[in-house]
Amino acid sequence: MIKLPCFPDTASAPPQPPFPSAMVFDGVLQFVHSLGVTPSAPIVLLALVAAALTWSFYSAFYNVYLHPLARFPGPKLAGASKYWLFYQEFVRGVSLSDVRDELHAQYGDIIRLQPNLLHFANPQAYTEIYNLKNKWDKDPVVYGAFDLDQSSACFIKYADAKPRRDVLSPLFSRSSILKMQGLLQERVDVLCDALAKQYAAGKSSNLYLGFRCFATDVLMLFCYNKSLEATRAPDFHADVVLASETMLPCLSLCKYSRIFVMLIHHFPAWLAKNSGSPVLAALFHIRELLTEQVDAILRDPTELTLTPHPIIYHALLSPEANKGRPLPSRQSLLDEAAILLGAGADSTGVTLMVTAHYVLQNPQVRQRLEAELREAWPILEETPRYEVLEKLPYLSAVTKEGLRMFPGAVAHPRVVPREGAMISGAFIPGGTVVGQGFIYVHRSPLMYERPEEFLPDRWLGPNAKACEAALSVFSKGPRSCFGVNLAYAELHLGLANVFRRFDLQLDEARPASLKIKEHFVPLFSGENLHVYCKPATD
Ligand code: HEM
Repeated sequence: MIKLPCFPDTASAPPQPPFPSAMVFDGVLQFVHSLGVTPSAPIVLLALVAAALTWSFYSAFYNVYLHPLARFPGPKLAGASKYWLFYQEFVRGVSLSDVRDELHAQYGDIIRLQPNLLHFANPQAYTEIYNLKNKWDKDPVVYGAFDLDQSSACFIKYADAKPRRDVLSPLFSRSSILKMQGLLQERVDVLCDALAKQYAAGKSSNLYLGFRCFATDVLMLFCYNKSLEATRAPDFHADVVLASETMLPCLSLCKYSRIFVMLIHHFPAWLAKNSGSPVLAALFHIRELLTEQVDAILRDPTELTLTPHPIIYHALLSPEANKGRPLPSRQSLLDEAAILLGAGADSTGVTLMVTAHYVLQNPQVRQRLEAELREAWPILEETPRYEVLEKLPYLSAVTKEGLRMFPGAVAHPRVVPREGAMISGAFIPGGTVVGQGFIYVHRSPLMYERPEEFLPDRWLGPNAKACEAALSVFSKGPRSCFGVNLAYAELHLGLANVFRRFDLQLDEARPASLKIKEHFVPLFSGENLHVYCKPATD
């Protein structure tokens, strides 16, 4: 039996009808033979086109009327072909997050976004999909877009991801972060120096780029002990950070066809370097940097004794940490290196910017935050340790509220197991790809009062526990984020330093927009957050 391509390979997809295009192809050729004509190239081509068209119509018809998900609401064209969503994203240029919102408003709680993909609006669905019990596969199509199949985030099966998570998690534990806080503080200092210099030059600072540069530098040093010095780039225009503006839409494109995966991920390095594009060159520079490091360590493992702190390869190549399992292959090390940078840099940078944006929009919040910081940190030169900052109630409340307001949010897709599952009150057949963006939890009035407002107090009042339980920004269950401690440390240190060491003033001439285009992390269109950062004097 041949599967239609809309079904994931790893799942137990619902039964499929026989694939008819081969029959059409044979039929056209037999007909030509019966006329006594020898098939020529144009006739073979015609047969191929006829077969492809028949297949497309047949598959669309099957998907709309006969598919086990045919009963779920949504535009007929979305149910017919995965390319309807491609059309929305790449031809109409609409953010996937807006497409989902519009369809939920029109069709209700459950929508069919692609022939085999459902999305849910009811926030209850989130814990029904993402919970500790559900060790569901990730969707091979979406995660395959990264072409990093042997990495923690892209292993499709939980059984493959678990050993990798076990090996890496200690590096990202709270105690490990506490030991590495000197590195984080040093990078915050570089960020603050850059902000002060830009102010001295009479310029406002682009905090969107600034925070992303900071988070990128932290990640590179923390995971690989490699420095890109993005934060020192003029006006934070670091090619490596700007590269994600180019790379993220390309990754989204890869969800739609393996051909894009081949073209984008196997783009020749020599062409990239000679393309004249600094952004492309930067991407290849990072790839080379990480590859050279892995090769050097594999050639001579004593290289690892030279780093000032443990990096990911200490754990990944440790026989004890791997508990007797075979050590990761070279390819797996390279995949892991790439995914950690992808997972940990922009997500943290975006959260810092979004939080700063909301604080600056809310004078009372800002006043309380600054007052708390001033009290806990009275002498500017004596920077408190993370252990002190993380205990500040209002700073922590602001941090969590900033995480809750994280925009967009990919509906990290999972494959329902063979036996099917109940989600949002409906039976979902095995093999269906399901997902829910955490924004449907965070912005639901069922979960948070006045959800559209930035209210740090909700984390301090009687409902704080419920708010905490509903916070899903790091996902839930066995594939939730294991970089969470590092993220929290960067958020606390970043916000505390910027709001304590500067007297911030929004650049009124450049009002920021939080309008996003959703990719794996949101890309902001419109004006970025620009702020005059006047150094505080006491
Ligand atoms: C505010 C910052 C962050 C946010 C909002 C965030 C969010 C998330 C979310 C929602 C997931 C689940 C993705 C999925 O289901 O496929 C995830 C997974 C992951 N995150 Fe984070 N993350 C952040 C920071 C970090 C950092 C600093 C790292 C460190 C490198 C990191 C590493 C990872 C990894 C490796 C996974 C994959 C886990 C797995 O699939 O088993 N993240 N993150």
